[in-house]
Amino acid sequence: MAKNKKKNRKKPHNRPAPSGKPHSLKQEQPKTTEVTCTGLTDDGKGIATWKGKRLEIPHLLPGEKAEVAVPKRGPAEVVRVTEKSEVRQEAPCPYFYVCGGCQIQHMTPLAQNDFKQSIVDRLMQPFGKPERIMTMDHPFDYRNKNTMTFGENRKRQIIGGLYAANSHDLIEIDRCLIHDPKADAIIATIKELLVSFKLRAYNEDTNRGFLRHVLIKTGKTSGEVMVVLVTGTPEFKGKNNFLKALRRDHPEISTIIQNINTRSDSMVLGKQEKVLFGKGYITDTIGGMEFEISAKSFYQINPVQTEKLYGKAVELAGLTGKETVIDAYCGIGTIGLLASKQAGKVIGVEMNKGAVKDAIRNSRHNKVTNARFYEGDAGNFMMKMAAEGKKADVVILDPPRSGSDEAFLSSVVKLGPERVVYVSCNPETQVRDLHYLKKHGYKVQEIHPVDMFPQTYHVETAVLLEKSGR
Ligand SMILES: C[S@@+](CC[C@H](N)C(=O)[O-])C[C@H]1O[C@@H](n2cnc3c(N)ncnc32)[C@H](O)[C@@H]1O
Repeated sequence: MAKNKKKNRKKPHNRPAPSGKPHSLKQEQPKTTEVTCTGLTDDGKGIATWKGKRLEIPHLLPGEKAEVAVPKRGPAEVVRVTEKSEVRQEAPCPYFYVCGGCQIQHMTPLAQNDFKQSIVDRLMQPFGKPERIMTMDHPFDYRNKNTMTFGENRKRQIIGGLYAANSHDLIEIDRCLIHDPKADAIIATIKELLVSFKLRAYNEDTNRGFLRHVLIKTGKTSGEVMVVLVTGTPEFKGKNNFLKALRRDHPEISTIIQNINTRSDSMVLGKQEKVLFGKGYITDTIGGMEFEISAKSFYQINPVQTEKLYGKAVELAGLTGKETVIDAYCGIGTIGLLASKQAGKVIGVEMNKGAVKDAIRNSRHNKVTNARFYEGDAGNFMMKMAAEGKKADVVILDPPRSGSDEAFLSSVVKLGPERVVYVSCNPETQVRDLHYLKKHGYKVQEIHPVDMFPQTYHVETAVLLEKSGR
C-alpha cells in the first residue's frame, strides 16, 4: 500500500516517530515499555535490554531513556525519548523517521564521525590503530546516483519516492537531502509529465502500467546528467513530446535512456536498454582523468570523497613508475587508470562485461597505454596468473560488500606482491580477509577510514599491507 504525501508531512520532524508501517487497528497493539539505551549496533540502532532480551531500536542513542513499543514481530520502535543524549540533534530530513535510506541523521555531525571511527577502531584492533576518518565538509547533496520508485496511491494518484524502512510501502518524497538536488528537480518534473501525458505508474501486483523507477546519474565535474526511465513495457506513449517537454524544463540533461524491466524481483534495471537521447553515457573526472559512466556500471556514489579515497589508495601503492599493478574488482577501471600514471603496467580484472568495456574505453579516452582490462572472476584470474608463475608488485583490490574469497587471497599470497592495498565498503568482511593475509605473511601498515556515505551507518576503508619482514 502506498502512503500519501499529506500523511507523511504530518510526521513530527524533531523527535523519533514510529518508523515503517503504521500499526493497523485490527492488529494487537504492541506493548510499550521504558528502556535505557546502553550502546549502538554497527548499523546505528540503540541497544537496550527488556525482560532479559536484547532490543535493537532505531533512532535511539546511548544514555537515552525512552518509551518504546515492542511488537510481537518486527523491530521495537521509539514512542518518546524521555531523557535525551547530548549528541542528539533534530534530523534535518522530514522523512528520516519513515524512510530507511539514512540511519544516523539524529546524531550530531561530530557524533556521526565518532560512531564510524569507533566501529573501524574496534574491528581493526587486531591490526593496529586506524587514522582519523576523512570526513566531508558539506555532508549532504552528495549522491551522484539517485533512484526513485514510482507507484500509485489508493486514489490512483502517481507517487514517486523511496520505500519505508523494513517495508514495501512507498513514501512520496520530493527531496532527499543526500541526493544531488538536480536529480530531485528532474524527478518532480517527470511526476508532472506522467500526469499530463496520462501515463501510469507500474503496478507490481497486476504487472500493468508504465513507469517503475527513474534513475538519475550526474557528473559532478562535467555537469552532465543521465536520466534512465525504467519501464514495465517497451511501449512509450507520447515519447517524443514527453522527451521534448522534459528537456525543455531541464536543458542540463545530456542523455536519456529507456530501460525495460519486466522482472518480478527487486532489481531496478532490466536487461534491455534504448538510448532515446544523447550518447547513452555521461562523463566525470577523478584525479584529473575523465571517466565514461553508463547506466549499469558501478561508479562510486560520492564524488567528493572518492577523490580522497582513490588518491589515498594510489598513494598507499607507493609506486615509482616500474611496478606491475593488479587492479582487482576494477569496475570501470578508475583506480587502475589513476595508478597507471605512476606504474610500469596495470592489469585490471572485473566480472561485469559492460564495466570492462567502459574501462577499455576509459583507458583510450585518457590516452593510457600501459593498462589492460580483462573480464572474469577475480579469484580465477589470479589463480591462473599464479599457476603461470606470473608476478605482481602491487595488488589493489576493491571487492563488493561480501569481500574477497580464498581463491583470490591465496593467489595473492602465491603472486607475492610487496604491497597490497585493500579498499572496502564493508570493514567486517575486510577484517576477515585481513586475518587471512596476516596469517600468510602480510602485515597491516596503515588503515584509513573514509566517510563515503554521510548520514548512513556505512563506512569505507583503505588498508595498506606489506610483506612481513620488510
Ligand atoms: C566496489 S566495486 C569496485 C569498482 C571499482 N574499483 C570502482 O571504484 O569503480 C566492486 C566491483 O567488483 C565487481 N565484482 C564482483 N564480484 C567479482 C568477482 N568475483 N570478480 C571480479 N569482479 C567482481 C563488481 O562488478 C564491481 O564492479
